[in-house]
Amino acid sequence: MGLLVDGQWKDRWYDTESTGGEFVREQSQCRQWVVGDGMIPPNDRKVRPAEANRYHLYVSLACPWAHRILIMHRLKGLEDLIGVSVTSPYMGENGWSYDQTQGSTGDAINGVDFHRELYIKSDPNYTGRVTVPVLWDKKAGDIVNNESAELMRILNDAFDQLTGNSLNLYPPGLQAQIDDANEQVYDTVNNGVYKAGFATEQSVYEKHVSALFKTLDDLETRLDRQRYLVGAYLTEADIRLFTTLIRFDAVYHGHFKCNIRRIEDYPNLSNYLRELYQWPGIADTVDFDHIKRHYYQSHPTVNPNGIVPLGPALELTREHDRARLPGKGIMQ
Ligand SMILES: N[C@@H](CCC(=O)N[C@@H](CS)C(=O)NCC(=O)O)C(=O)O
Repeated sequence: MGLLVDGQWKDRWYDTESTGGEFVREQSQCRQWVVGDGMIPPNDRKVRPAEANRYHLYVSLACPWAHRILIMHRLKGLEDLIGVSVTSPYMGENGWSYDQTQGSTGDAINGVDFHRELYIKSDPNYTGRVTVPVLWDKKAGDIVNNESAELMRILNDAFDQLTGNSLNLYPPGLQAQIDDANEQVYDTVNNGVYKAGFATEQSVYEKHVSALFKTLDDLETRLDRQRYLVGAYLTEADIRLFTTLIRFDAVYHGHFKCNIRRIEDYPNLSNYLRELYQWPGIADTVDFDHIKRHYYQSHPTVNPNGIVPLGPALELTREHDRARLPGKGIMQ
């Protein structure tokens, strides 16, 4: 794994020495917006118009951040408007690749072999990490946005006039509650598993694992009285939690040593996880082969021999008990 410095690839692992053993996630740099007719972007972002077949998504099926976008793409019925290229699960010294012999779809749009080439095409002097997901503009030939939290919002409404799909995973009346849930879940769960797993000091690891399980314990209590994170409606907050929970017992519990409890040990979280997994369209976005191969093979500092464990045996199609709580689906 590595990063670009002035458009040059450097094969480098995360620097935790200068941060006292802490993994610090870099800010995403491409932050433009896509809008439908008459829509206003947040803040003063530069915008591009929503058009069928103008944009393309580059994702990894292993990555929880990219997985958010695949779920939005699916729930919002964007398959015919926005194409998708999938990287190989293995992220080695050249970073993400489009090697079709290694489980990638290949890149039919730009024909690149490595994901970093897209960043260089977009900005020949790019300096920073080369991450998925990426929303690519085929007309302009550059990256529109590479921040999954924002891409979720873009896909939530920008293309509604073209698809007629009015499902709203960030509805106005629930936004403050969704923002609160996101903040806690991002810091201690979504990013928390990485902060624990990539820590290189014992005390740093312990701090992040403790914070992670404190939040999971809180969520377990919350999900005892309400069906979804902010109440009776499924929102983006649930999708953001889901992509970490679905990887938890298979990867974060062992590989990242987040092993105080498994999700399976929490009655509410595990039933909630199964409900979301069984939500129409969602299971199709989950690929445990890519997930396990990516983490166990791509992090030599964590798992030097690259052995991918066979288990655990997960039974995600098992019945769930969430219908005991009122649920209204996704708001229109
Ligand atoms: N803030 C970004 C983070 C995305 C991210 O870190 N993706 C990981 C894959 S799970 C990646 O591509 N990492 C490559 C690297 O850090 O060099 C987002 O949410 O979109």
